[in-house]
Amino acid sequence: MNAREPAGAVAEAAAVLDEAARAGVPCPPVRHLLPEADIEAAYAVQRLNVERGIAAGRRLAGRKIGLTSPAVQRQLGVDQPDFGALFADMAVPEGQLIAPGRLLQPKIEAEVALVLGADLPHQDPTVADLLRATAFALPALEIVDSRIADWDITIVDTVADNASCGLFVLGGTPVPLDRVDLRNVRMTLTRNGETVSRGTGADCLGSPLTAALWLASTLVGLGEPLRAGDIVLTGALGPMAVAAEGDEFTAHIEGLGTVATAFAASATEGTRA
Ligand SMILES: C=C/C=C(\O)C(=O)O
Repeated sequence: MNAREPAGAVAEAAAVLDEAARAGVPCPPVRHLLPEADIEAAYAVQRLNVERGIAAGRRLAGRKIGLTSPAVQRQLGVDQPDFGALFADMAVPEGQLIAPGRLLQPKIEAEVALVLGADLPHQDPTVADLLRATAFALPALEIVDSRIADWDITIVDTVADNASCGLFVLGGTPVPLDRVDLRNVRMTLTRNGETVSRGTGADCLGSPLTAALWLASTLVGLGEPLRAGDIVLTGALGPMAVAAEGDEFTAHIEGLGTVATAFAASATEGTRA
């Protein structure tokens, strides 16, 4: 454990991550700045940078859940989910290229997004509460990114680093939850036409609904419940795939449809012809 008082260590870790994001230069792991394996301290770091974003005028649009798939948990050597904040400026519309310099070390995951039509203030929300509160589901791509060099992360690093969230892309056709069995959906993700990831709804903590319930209940415990209008990225359905300049990705999730994105081959971001 670090000799500094925890509040100082939290502020220092938050400043290091914020500077890495601003400068576009990855930083060393922040776990060495925090008490060992202290996930609460890591969430305190995340909160400081979320508050910094809100103070700078960014709009909170929802939350992401991470580390839900056994494949991703194995990739990162962890055994529990986590969450991070989604800001509106992290949403990339379909058809808009992602400029190369916008992210540091992007990887991509296919997920189910839920968009809430009502608040979820219950301490122990049930599936019925969640189904009633969800306006619709969408297929989604989360482009994860790490401000920490070479993705050298533990759970403490990724939690502190806003659950390694980068950008996200939502499909454009909303599907009500009485039309799709989220536990049994099958997902395929292609990169430049080749399959790079597969999974099912059950691979996301048993079901994307189970993951969303974990988040809803965790946030109620923190006094920041999910609200009507929030987007919830429920977590990867399969392993994440590395993304590079010029790559095009399409995810198909049975019952939800398709969502696609592409990384520009040059330093220009724009709309595809
Ligand atoms: C490091 C990020 C992991 C996720 O976003 C995920 O598992 O969904």
